[in-house]
Amino acid sequence: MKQPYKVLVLDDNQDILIASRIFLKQHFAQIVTLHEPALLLSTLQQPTDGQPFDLLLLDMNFSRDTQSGEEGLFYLKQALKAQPNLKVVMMTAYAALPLAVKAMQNGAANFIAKPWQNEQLLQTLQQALQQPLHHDSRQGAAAKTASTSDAIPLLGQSPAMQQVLRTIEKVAGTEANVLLLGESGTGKALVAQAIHQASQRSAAPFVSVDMGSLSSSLLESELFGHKKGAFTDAKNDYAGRFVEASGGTLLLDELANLALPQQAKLLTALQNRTVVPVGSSQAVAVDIRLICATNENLYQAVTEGSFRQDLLYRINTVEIVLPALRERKEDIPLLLEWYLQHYSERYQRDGLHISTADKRTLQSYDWPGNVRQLAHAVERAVVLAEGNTLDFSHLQSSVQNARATTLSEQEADTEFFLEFVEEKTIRQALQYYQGNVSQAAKALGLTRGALYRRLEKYGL
Ligand SMILES: Nc1ncnc2c1ncn2[C@@H]1O[C@H](COP(=O)(O)OP(=O)(O)OP(=O)(O)O)[C@@H](O)[C@H]1O
Repeated sequence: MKQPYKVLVLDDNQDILIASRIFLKQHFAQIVTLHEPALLLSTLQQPTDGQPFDLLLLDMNFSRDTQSGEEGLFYLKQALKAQPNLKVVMMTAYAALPLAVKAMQNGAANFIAKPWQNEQLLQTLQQALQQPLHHDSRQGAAAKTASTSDAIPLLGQSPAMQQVLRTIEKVAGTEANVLLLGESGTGKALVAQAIHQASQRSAAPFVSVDMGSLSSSLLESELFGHKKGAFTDAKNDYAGRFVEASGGTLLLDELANLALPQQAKLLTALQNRTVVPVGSSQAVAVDIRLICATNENLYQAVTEGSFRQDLLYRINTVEIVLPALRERKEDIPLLLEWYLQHYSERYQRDGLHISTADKRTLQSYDWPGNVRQLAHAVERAVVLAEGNTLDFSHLQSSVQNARATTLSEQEADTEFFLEFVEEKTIRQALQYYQGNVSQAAKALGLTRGALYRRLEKYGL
């Protein structure tokens, strides 16, 4: 069955227009092709049937300016200004990856490299159509939730990530409980937000609770609320996170940390769809979509008796396993490029780039801390950059050292690597800010206290 979307394709190459029309009209209700970019605005603003377009497939390079992609960016901005809720997918050559990333930062929903496989094109467009709006420039979406304005898109072109994105699409429109599994830093929290944004509940709150950071005694009142006077510090009534998330989505992060007595209470709340605040006997009805996340093996925890099997079966209606970055190394160039531009903008550093040799090394590295580690490595390199080429030498030497080390356990390797990088980065930050701890802490994303603790740890 055709999907009820209206798609506009803009390219100055007639062959592309014909090929895309023939293929896409089998899948979408209406396809309009446009050869002349100067007509883009009027086509969007005055569609012949009065119905707005849902998606624009836009070439990045027109013949007058075949290399820079600037024309593509210009038309992208123009289209989004005219119609902020339009989904735009850019067409580009693979070599133009940095440009594609720039386009996404300017509000494009996705990009596809030419020449494409038809199935891949279809998936990219479908994914874009399902995607929540995520960029500042898209004013129409800005009001949806506070977090959408500077949200990080879920990047990944690898088959493993495409599979994850397809599952997100399928599950978002349902009320199914979702269990997110995967190593730390693989994007579980990001996926939870993407599911919320693409769901019917996106106008209601997305509430996240880090179960690992709360003591057992606090956890119950945090989740279910409390009545004034229920315990010494309960100075007022508190609704709790379940009630706060009512109508929306509740993410229970680091779920494996939940002790058995609290697991029983959580199960009761999920079964009854009610919570009983601490110090009250009155059950309060709640309407939430539950997403749980953990980097522990819950199945093993069940075997060991530290996690309830009945609770696991209640929360794992749909399971999504996030692949480790080392299992999808083909995504590393895209992630490096995106974070380079992201942090260049944040720290107002123009013209920075990563050398080809560094790109190769960074792509071959295993990234035990996954995308979070990669993002931090780029951020640090941007903050500390002296010339235009980012300096990853600290990473390179630690990669080599880590390889040469006799430590064979991955944990030992990770610890060694992270401490090495941390110490070196702190040294560089202090040097750069001439010993000013406040400025160095700010640049490193640490509080002054956290930086002082590390200075002590490394004897700096
Ligand atoms: N696919 C992705 N695209 C872009 N950025 C990503 C992606 N996955 C992760 N990140 C980045 O890595 C950071 C960590 O991601 P996130 O917090 O979602 O991981 P997590 O799996 O929930 O980690 P933890 O288990 O430690 O809580 C994010 O802030 C984001 O910057």
